[in-house]
Amino acid sequence: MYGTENNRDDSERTAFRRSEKKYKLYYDYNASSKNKKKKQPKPVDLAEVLDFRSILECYHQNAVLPSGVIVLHDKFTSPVFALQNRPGFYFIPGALSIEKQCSLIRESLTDFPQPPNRTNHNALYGPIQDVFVAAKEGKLLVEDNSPITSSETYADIDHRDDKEWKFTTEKDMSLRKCRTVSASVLLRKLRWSTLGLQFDWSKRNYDVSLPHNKIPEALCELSKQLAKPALPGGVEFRPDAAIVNYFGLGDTLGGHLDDMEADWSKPIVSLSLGCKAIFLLGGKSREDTPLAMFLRSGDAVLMAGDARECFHGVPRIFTDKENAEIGHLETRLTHEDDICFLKYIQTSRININIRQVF
Ligand SMILES: O=C(O)CCC(=O)C(=O)O
Ligand SMILES: [Fe+2]
Repeated sequence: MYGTENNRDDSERTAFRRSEKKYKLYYDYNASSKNKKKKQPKPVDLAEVLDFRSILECYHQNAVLPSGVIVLHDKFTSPVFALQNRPGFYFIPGALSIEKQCSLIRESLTDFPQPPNRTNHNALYGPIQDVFVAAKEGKLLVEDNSPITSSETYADIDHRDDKEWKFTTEKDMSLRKCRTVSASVLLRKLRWSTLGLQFDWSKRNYDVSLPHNKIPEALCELSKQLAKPALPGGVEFRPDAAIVNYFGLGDTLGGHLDDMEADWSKPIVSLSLGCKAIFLLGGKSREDTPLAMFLRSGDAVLMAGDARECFHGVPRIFTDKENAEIGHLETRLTHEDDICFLKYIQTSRININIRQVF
């Protein structure tokens, strides 16, 4: 699924790699007045990035759409766009209301990473509860009864599912020499959580023996509704797993295929929340030059049929005010209970992709 090419040195080996490199965040180091090096993002040429928001505007004004872009259903509340040369790929700009975006952001940070759902932190710390609340309260995760030995480093520790880690306040543990990590660091390093059937990244497959909850009902219903344009009439989408990806500045998702599901005629329903990103949709070979497009908060993408065999990835997210395009979230997440969610999402992107596994 998320395998990358073997030779990591050769970043220009394929057309897909070249596009990733074109859009990825790099820094220029300029000497500032005090002669200290100051880093600034390298400018990137966005002229070739497909923008479905302006395509939607064209459509509403009855203007001509860019060549190769077609409208599929205009009976849906949001028009659905498809691409002539990428059958099975659908883009629904602004598919989610602002309210829905806010509630999915809250859930992605509170409920979705809760056990038995697994996250990237399981391997090191075992199941941990309430990371978001602990970060808000400035807590530390501490390993019970396990003082650091002088010769041990974090690199020595691999699988920690058997160890007991608990959140505590800094005061509680001032007298003990324990391994600790702050909850805010854990939150910043949260990269994925899995809902419903749990995906096992080491075996690259779903592990049906792992304890799991069903996908939350509201997310299930939402994905069934959104999946419709990608399915023949009367065929139902049965979501049973989802992967939530969390991106901070500089985080990327390398080119990959999602090929561990049994029936590729069923779509992957992929929702974008928070900062704007660039999505690359390649072809069936990494040698095919990918198409770049913006993904904004509230957009939905469907990949079914042939498009399931197309390499895709996210080489860039934009967290600066001008490019993030999250003004609508900033005006909605103003209640004091929402400030922490706003702070997180101002520098992050969340993607929820929902799948039918069998
Ligand atoms: O973040 C995205 O928009 C794409 C995510 C994706 O392709 C995946 O998780 O398989
Ligand atoms: Fe994917």
